[in-house]
Amino acid sequence: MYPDIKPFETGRLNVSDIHDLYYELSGNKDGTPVIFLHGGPGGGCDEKDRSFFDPTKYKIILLDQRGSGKSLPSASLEDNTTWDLVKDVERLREHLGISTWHVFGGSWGSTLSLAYAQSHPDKVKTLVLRGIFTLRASELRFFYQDGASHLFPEAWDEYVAPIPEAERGDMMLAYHAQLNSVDDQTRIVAAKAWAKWEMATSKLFVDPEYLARAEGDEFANAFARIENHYFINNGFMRDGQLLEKQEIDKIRHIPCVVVQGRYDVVCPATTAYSLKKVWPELELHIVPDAGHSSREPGIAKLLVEATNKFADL
Ligand SMILES: CNCC(=O)c1nnc(C(C)(C)C)o1
Repeated sequence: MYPDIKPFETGRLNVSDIHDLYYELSGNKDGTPVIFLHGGPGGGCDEKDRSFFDPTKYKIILLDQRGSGKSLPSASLEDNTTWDLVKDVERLREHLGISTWHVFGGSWGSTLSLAYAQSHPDKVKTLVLRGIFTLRASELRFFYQDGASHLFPEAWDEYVAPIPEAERGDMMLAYHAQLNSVDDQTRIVAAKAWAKWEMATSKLFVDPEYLARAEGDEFANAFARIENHYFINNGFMRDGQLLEKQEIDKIRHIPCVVVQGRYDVVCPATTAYSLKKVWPELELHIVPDAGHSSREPGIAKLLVEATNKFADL
């Protein structure tokens, strides 16, 4: 990955009666523009997200989605849907005076990248996607109800701990009640347990630094509340919508690289493979020794190779 850099410009974009979004620009002021779409939803951008791009070639645009990161109000679920975020990405593009741009997203960021590209195919120059996530019921069930739990039993025990036994038959629904409780303590305990489940399972080798992110009140609250809100609502999409032939045919002409960890238990490889089957032109790399995180060495290397390849398109 490229060395750490700082933004040359930051800004805020008012996109609704309540939502005020933070964005930043870094790299080359006259470079080819790329929009980075973070995961979660609710995860917010990290300064190291700038390092996937050659700063001499790209104008790197990081956006904190509604309720995420530095965008305000933090953790707000009001007017917060996939299609609101798609509109926000377009608002930002127009605000910045950009005609077309590269789009980069991992996990939920890959979901939003696909939803945005299928809504505005003429605005997308290329797509670099990681850890494909399309919010199908099967994907959500595997990670939040019965699947990843078999591979990380210790972390699973911590994840179910806040939920009464009688409610464990529908973990997402049970967490929805606690994440939206009137009691602050109930909310933050649930948020940290939800976030820790994901941080504990995102890398092939559990990373204590990554785990520590789940202990941050503001991050955990936004990440857990917004993720759960989207998942309870199936991403505000038809099941499998992003993989439908009619939707994929809108974007098959766009150069696309997908990087997927073989041992990604958060967004298992089956979804990336399903995407490849409906979109044979895309370039799919399955990294044999990686989990979910974009920071896994094998994943980061291929992501940078992809952005280097696309920089001159
Ligand atoms: C099910 N959510 C997966 C996702 O989008 C995601 N996983 N980790 C992240 C952060 C890196 C933003 C914490 O996002």
